[in-house]
Amino acid sequence: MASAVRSTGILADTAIRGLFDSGRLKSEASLDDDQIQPASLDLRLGAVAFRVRASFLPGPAHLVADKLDRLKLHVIDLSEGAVLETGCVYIVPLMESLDLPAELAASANPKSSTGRLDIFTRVITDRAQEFDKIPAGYSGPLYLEISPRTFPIVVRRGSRLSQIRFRKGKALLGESELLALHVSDTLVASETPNVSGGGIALSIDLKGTGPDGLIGYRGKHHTSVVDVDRKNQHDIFDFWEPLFSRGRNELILDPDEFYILVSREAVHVPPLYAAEMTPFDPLVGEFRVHYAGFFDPGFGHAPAGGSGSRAVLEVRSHEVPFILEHGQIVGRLVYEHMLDTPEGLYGSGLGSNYQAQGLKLSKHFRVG
Ligand SMILES: O=c1ccn([C@H]2C[C@H](O)[C@@H](COP(=O)(O)OP(=O)(O)OP(=O)(O)O)O2)c(=O)[nH]1
Repeated sequence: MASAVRSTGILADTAIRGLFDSGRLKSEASLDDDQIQPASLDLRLGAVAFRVRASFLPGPAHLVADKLDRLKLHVIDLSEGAVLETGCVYIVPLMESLDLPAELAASANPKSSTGRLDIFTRVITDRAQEFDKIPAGYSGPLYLEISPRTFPIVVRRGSRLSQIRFRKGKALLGESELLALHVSDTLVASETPNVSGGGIALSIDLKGTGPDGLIGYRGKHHTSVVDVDRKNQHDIFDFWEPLFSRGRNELILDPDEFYILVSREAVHVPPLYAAEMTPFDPLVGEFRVHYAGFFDPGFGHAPAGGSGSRAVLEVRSHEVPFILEHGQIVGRLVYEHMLDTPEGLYGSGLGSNYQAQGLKLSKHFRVG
C-alpha cells in the first residue's frame, strides 16, 4: 500500500497511539484493545452521569464543571450500569482528556452504533462555543451530553458512545480533487455522480433490495431498554417495525419518528482518506439525516472485504410529514486526506460490525 506523505490530514491509528505515548492524550484507565480505530479513538464514559435540566454550552468564560454545579439535578453512579431515560439530558465526564499541541484540532461524532439507536450525543469541552469541535491546542477534560430519543438505554463506566478524530491543518478535499478521486477510485457507485457543496451526493433507496421489498425500519415506542454494550442481544421486532416498498418507491416520514434507511449507492472510502456524511442543505429544514457521520478508511474498500457497502442513514423528520422519494438526495459525503496510512483498515480483522452492510440495524439486534 502506498504511504501518505503529507503535512496536513487526519491522524491514523499509529499516530493516535503516539498521542497517548507523548501524554497529549490521557485516560484514567488503560486503553481497551479495540479502542483505537483506523482514523479515530472511541471515547469512554466515566463513572458518573449528571442528569441536567437542559443541554448547554459553557461559552468562552466557563468550565463545564462550573455549569454542572449549577445545573445538575441528580448524580447517577455508572459503575454497575444505569438506565438513561428517553427525553432526558445527561452529562457524563469522559475517561479520556486532552493536552493537544497547537497544531492539532479534533472533532467528535457519535459512533455509528449510537446513531442507529437514536441516541443523541455531543462532546463538550471547557469554554466551548460549539458542540463536537475541539479547538487546536485544547487542554482539558471532555464531557459527553447524552439524550436517548427512542429507546431507554443501559450504559456503564467504559461504554463507548462517541468517537474523536484528530486533524492537523486543513485536510478537506476540494471539489476538483474529489472528482478526480471519484474517477480513479469510485467513491459513490452512481452512474451520475453529483459532486457539489464540497461533497459527493448520496441518495435514498426506497425500492428495497430483497424479494420482500424491505426498505427500512421505524423505531417503536415504549420498548424495553437496550444495553449499549451487548451485541446480538435484542429481538429486532421488539424494537423496530419493518417498512416495505409495496411498489410505491416513496415513504412518508411521520414527524418525530425515527427511521433507519439505506443509501441507493454503494460507498467507498479508500485507505488514504476519511469521509464524513453531512446533511444535504436544501432539505435540512424538513428532515434530518444521520447523527453519526464518520466513515472510516477502508469502509467499502474491496481488498478490505467491503465491496458493495451501503451507507445506513438515520432519518428523523421535523415539524411536518414529509414524502421521501426513491433516489432523492439526502446527504453528501465529504472526504479528507489522512496524514498517514492507517495500520488497520475498517473491516480488515478489526472486529468491524458494518463492513459490506446493506440495510443494517445496530449490532445490538438479532432476528428471532
Ligand atoms: O451514518 C453512518 C455512519 C457510519 N456508517 C458506516 C461507515 C463507518 O465506517 C461504519 C462504522 O462506523 P463507526 O466506526 O462509527 O461504528 P461503530 O459503532 O464504532 O461500529 P464498529 O464497531 O463496526 O466500528 O459505519 C454508516 O453506514 N452510516
